[in-house]
Amino acid sequence: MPVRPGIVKLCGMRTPEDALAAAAAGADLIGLVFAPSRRQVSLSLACAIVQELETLPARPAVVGLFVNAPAAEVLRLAETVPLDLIQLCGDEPAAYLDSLDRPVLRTLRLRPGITSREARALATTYFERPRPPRALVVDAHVPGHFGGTGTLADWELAAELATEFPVVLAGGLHPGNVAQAIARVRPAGVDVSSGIETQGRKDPARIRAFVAAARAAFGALDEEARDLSPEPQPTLAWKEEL
Ligand SMILES: O=C(O)c1ccccc1NCC(=O)[C@H](O)[C@H](O)COP(=O)(O)O
Repeated sequence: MPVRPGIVKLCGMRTPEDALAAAAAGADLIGLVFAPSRRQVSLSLACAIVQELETLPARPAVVGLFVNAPAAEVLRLAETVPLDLIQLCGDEPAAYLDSLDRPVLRTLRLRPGITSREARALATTYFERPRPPRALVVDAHVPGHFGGTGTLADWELAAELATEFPVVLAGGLHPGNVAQAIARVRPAGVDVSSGIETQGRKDPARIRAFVAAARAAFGALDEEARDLSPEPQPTLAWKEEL
């Protein structure tokens, strides 16, 4: 069976029903927030969500999101829930990655005024580690927040980073702009939270619309890439490793 191009991560699941809707829509990854947020889940709720997903013949991988938590706590939660991947969304230094035993997504919130050179240098610090992240989640920078703000990231800068690193584009995406974002940034994946909500709750219709729009746009990129080169694309290899 051909591997579908592009990663689609749906974040901030708070109920088993949210997660089942994400799985039914065909999400590759779902995110559970363990940091202070209106989307924060307890350990018991996270376990209940994963147990529900385990009843499916095939399920999305589960990502736990953390902000400046002690590594021992992250590892304990990752083992107990269990989590397939860990997303670091805070100010964790690059060396923090070395202490984790599962695949990591590293969030990069692009502060206003950061130059392309600075952003690339910062990204490089993570990829020089013995255990580099699977991808950078490139997100908007909103002071006092670590994610889930519904604010657009800098697509120009994200596009530059995506030529060098595996980038999952996040920040202010929704069913109406995700195709344009994919065409412009050409990321390895996309990530959404606010844009699949209605009145603060995950909305199954928006979830379906987002995944369908993202799949169509990644499909178009894949066609284009296949026309240019018959070789498998690096983003697909990365996806197969998840
Ligand atoms: O979503 C949250 O509430 C959150 C809280 C604390 C740290 C990270 C958080 N989310 C990180 C994500 O990966 C979101 O999916 C990403 O920021 C995109 O969010 P949005 O702009 O709302 O689509």
